[in-house]
Amino acid sequence: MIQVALLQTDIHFKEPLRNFETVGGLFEEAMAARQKPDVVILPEDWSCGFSQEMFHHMADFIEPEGGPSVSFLRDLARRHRVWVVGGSIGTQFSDGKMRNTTFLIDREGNIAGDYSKTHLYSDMDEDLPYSQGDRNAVFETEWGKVAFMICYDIRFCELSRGYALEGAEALIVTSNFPNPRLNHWKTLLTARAIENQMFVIACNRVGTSPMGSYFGHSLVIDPFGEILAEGGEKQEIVTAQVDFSAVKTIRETIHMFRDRQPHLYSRALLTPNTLQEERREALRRLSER
Ligand SMILES: NC(=O)CCC(=O)C(=O)O
Repeated sequence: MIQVALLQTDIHFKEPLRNFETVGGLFEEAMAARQKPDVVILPEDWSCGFSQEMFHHMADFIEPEGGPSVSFLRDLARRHRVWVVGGSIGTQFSDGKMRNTTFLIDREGNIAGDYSKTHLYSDMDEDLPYSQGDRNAVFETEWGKVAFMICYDIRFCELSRGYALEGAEALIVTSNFPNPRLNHWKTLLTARAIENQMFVIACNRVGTSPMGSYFGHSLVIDPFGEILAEGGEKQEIVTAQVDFSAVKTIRETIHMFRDRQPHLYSRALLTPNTLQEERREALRRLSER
């Protein structure tokens, strides 16, 4: 059984120092609770916000590997001896590529893994500066096997099914999911939990950015699809106890993984996405102008 704390923060666009202060304050509050968390989770782009403007001016937002945001979180993890899922941080890696990346930090402050957003939100031009992540790993922790999604990723059930087949017991989601799509948020996350028989632990932000406003409603959903905790629409810490043995219980009750028929599923799932090829071609032509 572990205790999770989701910091549902109000992110101030382009104001990292102010956001560090908010996260630092909420972190102390979470750690002072009677039930100390084992893992603290932050929203997507917790240190600077998410908007189209950002994707056209990345120099103002991007951090190098080991930059100030991840160093700040590693220090908090080490000081409080707690795991941290570092929301996401726009990071330029040593291969020169920029990615929207979540860092998993252990109790000693070491980076135990990272996940870069697979599905970039092209309707907001997120795919202009960023490269998609291509290492969709499941990570073994002292509390269970976990995998990650970032915001828009939750619309793509194939990714979470792959994680479940690789043994993930919990899907941790970090988000800037905006109004008016609360219905999508709750429905998609609940579906991901039920269809994969795993926990979904999803941290969303509140407040506003140039892109719009955010409804919060961070969620902890068990593998039966029951909501264990849900945030409101204000800045707050959402907590829940997560008992990973529930995954075994549901998987031994309804044998979905035994009954799958992958050879009968559409071959279209594996054929290349031609719409994406078209988008890449259009962007290439634009860059040549
Ligand atoms: N930050 C995001 O990926 C936004 C995604 C979104 O608005 C949606 O899926 O709806």
